[in-house]
Amino acid sequence: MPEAARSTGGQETALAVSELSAGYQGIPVVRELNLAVGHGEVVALLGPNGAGKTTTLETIAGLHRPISGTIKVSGRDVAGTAAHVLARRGMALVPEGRALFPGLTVREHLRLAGGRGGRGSVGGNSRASERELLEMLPELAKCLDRKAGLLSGGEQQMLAVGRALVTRPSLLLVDEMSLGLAPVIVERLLPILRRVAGELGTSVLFVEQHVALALQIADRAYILTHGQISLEGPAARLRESRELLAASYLGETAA
Ligand SMILES: Nc1ncnc2c1ncn2[C@@H]1O[C@H](COP(=O)(O)OP(=O)(O)OP(=O)(O)O)[C@@H](O)[C@H]1O
Repeated sequence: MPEAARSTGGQETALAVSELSAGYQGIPVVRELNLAVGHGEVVALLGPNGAGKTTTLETIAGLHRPISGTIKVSGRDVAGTAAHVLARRGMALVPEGRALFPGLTVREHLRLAGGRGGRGSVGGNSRASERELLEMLPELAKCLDRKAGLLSGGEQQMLAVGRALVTRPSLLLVDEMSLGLAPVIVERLLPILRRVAGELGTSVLFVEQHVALALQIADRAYILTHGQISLEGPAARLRESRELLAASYLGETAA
């Protein structure tokens, strides 16, 4: 078992990435990455611009074929499996930039997402009802009939998360939820990921630039620098180790 999988307590992990190298046209951007997310765990993937966080997330989500290494979801090797197949097996990605349709309403986005397969279609669990979802994201309930293009940035991000949750994914990957949003909005948004894990039992891996906030809501975190993990550990410990954290961003510490 890789170090990363052991760090979640040795139980079967929701996501176990081992020795993953990934990049573009055969040239690695991230190298020999080991990381894991336990069931119902919230894990942050942090690091400076260009470190390879999006590449990692998109490779796990099946958007890029890994150069080498394994990606196991609940024990099953899925490396190289197409994104739409992974979505049917319970993986959801909230991409950087949100990928919403400006001319469709909030309700239309949620209904469209409900038409896709999800954990409900393969694992016997029912889809999250719209009501349950809106209880978790009350600000969306207020603008169900508004077009996505007319929503504020924070509301758009909430819709992107809500859309991903419609099919009750077992593993939620979130790429930079806070992109372009004021810190005060981010403070309201990020804790949603904690609630998603606590109330739906979803395992969460999220990329974030707001390090302090991310460490407040995560159970554990990895710092990715120049395509390699430079630091990892419980979020509580990393919160206390500001110097170590700063050094890891500069690539000055070993994993
Ligand atoms: N489609 C692509 N083709 C070639 N290189 C790419 C492609 N997408 C990203 N890269 C390169 O891969 C490296 C890592 O990019 P990536 O977006 O994964 O980093 P990141 O850590 O998410 O950065 P940021 O925080 O700025 O979003 C960068 O050098 C980037 O230029």
